Amino acid sequence: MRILLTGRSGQVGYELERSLQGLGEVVALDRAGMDLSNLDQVRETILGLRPALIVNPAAYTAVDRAESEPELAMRINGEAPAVMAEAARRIGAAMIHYSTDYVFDGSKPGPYSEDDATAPINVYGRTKLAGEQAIEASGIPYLIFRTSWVYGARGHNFLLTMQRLARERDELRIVADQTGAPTWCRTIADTTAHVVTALQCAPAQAGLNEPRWREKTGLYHLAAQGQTTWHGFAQTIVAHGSSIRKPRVLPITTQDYPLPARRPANSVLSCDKLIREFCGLPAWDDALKLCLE
Ligand SMILES: NC(=O)C1=CN([C@@H]2O[C@H](COP(=O)(O)OP(=O)(O)OC[C@H]3O[C@@H](n4cnc5c(N)ncnc54)[C@H](OP(=O)(O)O)[C@@H]3O)[C@@H](O)[C@H]2O)C=CC1
Ligand SMILES: Cc1cn([C@H]2C[C@H](O)[C@@H](COP(=O)(O)OP(=O)(O)O[C@H]3O[C@@H](C)C(=O)[C@@H](O)[C@H]3O)O2)c(=O)[nH]c1=O
Ligand SMILES: [Mg+2]
Repeated sequence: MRILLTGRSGQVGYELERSLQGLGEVVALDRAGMDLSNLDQVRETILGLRPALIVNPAAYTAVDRAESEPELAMRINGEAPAVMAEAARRIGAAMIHYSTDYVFDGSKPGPYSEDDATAPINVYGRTKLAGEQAIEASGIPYLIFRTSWVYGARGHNFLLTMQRLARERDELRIVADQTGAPTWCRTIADTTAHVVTALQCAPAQAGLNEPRWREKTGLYHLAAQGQTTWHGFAQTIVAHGSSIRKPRVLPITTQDYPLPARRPANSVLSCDKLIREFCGLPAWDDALKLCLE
């Protein structure tokens, strides 16, 4: 089966291009191959390639910049997934899409499950929620994986930012009142491949195993297990660093670190549904150790 992968230069897309090998003929595109802000190009590319499965990790992920570019963020995160789902419906394709813990307002005291009410508190979260809702409304077979705090060895992420700041500064000041689960982009890609295998290989199919996809269609939380704060995440990164001079990592409050976009205080995702239906997930600090090694 042909798999169309978007965002091949992003954190998750880069890993997916590798993890999906062998599950089908992977056609991996970057922004130059398909620009998600050009909705006609998105539609025509999909109708031309006729994939059995569209995997879409491409997104507008600059949380603070989105506050001043809400229309562009909505086109890429809300409207492009809607166009993808509509094109998928016309050619009988399924879709795997990624979303975020930032669809929640963060006021819940415990982990969020898939049926908890969404209430985004920033532009990025609102645009990602619009993408989810468009796919859900389209009637195609789909999987939406909501994940959180994605990091990896390349790209733009909190891990690489902390490693850079640790080399430059004697002291890091990091918010300690936002709780979540840092998730390695490789965990997301490998889990996606496990799920595709589980859906396709019972029995093995040349095309999309549509009845199985329809049976499992829906929203799944997919994040590393356990929880920490950005401060706890930073402390662990610095503690594993090889440098002799380690900066102090001071806990601060959200108020001490003003940014254009608000962030949820709690964005821990309960992944029980995915674990029950498909496979286990690693603890956040075990995955981080492997990534750092
Ligand atoms: N990063 C995180 O912390 C989290 C991410 N997510 C979600 O997970 C998914 C994967 O995120 P992640 O891999 O971290 O994101 P990255 O920011 O690492 O990558 C985003 C990708 O999208 C591409 N892209 C952006 N705009 C366009 C466009 N107009 N046309 C085509 N491609 C475009 C980028 O291309 P280019 O390299 O050219 O810019 C890049 O390849 C996204 O849906 C995101 O919302 C969910 C929770 C946390
Ligand atoms: C650099 C830095 C950040 N911070 C804080 C700001 C913020 O509250 C927190 C994380 O900052 P970032 O800008 O890396 O995080 P942010 O861009 O909010 O990360 C989010 O990205 C999107 C795409 C998602 O979907 C989310 O799951 C989440 O990963 O750390 C400090 O306290 N001190 C610092 O020196
Ligand atoms: Mg950021």
